[in-house]
Amino acid sequence: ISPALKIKQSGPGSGKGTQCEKIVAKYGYTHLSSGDLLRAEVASGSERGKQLQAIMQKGELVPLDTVLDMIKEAMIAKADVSKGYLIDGYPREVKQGEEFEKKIGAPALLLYVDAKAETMVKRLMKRGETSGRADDNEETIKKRLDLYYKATEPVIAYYEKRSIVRKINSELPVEEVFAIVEKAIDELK
Ligand SMILES: Nc1ncnc2c1ncn2[C@@H]1O[C@H](COP(=O)(O)OP(=O)(O)O)[C@@H](O)[C@H]1O
Ligand SMILES: Nc1ncnc2c1ncn2[C@H]1C[C@H](O)[C@@H](COP(=O)(O)OP(=O)(O)O)O1
Ligand SMILES: [Mg+2]
Repeated sequence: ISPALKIKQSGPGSGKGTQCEKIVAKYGYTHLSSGDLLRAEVASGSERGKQLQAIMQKGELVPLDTVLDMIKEAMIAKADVSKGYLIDGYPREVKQGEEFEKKIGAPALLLYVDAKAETMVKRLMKRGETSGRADDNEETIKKRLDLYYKATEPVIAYYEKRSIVRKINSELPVEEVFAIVEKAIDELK
């Protein structure tokens, strides 16, 4: 499997999904969102999906092996046609990063899509008006943010040692954020 491009799990509502969509449109990478993969499992109505739904509704992390297996399967399924992978929402804790390296490989770039907590809450509350997501409500958003600062932010320091982190100011309008993203990706080439 070729090296994965990663997009930092830079906090819920920071704009990862929005930027990933634009990256796919321009660069054609295979976008794999751990949240989307999990929500697809929930939508399937399987027993496992029901357990996942309960965890996600509480704003907690699902078991590491479940997520990593899903990502790996999805990567393998696209291995023949993929121009590279854009992984969104993973790793959410340092342990997930370590396991990814062991089972899949080392990422080439980590895009750290950064927004203030206040901005993330505002965007998620707005998204919640239409998303239908069980975790886009005030109580769960608060838990997701707490968990983000506790478990996910340390992931950045872990990758900074290898100089693959590019911090992207996601307070700006979508197009301006994307201009910074493009620069970070083009520097790789
Ligand atoms: N740069 C931006 N400026 C304003 N709103 C944004 C920006 N980026 C994303 N949003 C909005 O914020 C919400 C969360 O974005 P999303 O991409 O779903 O974030 P994430 O995948 O990180 O949770 C969406 O409703 C999106 O339209
Ligand atoms: N790598 C991961 N490890 C554990 N749980 C994960 C995970 N990625 C997603 N989840 C679960 C817990 C999250 O609160 C939920 C939604 O994830 P998401 O769609 O990536 O959220 P967002 O894009 O708003 O940051 O799915
Ligand atoms: Mg998302």
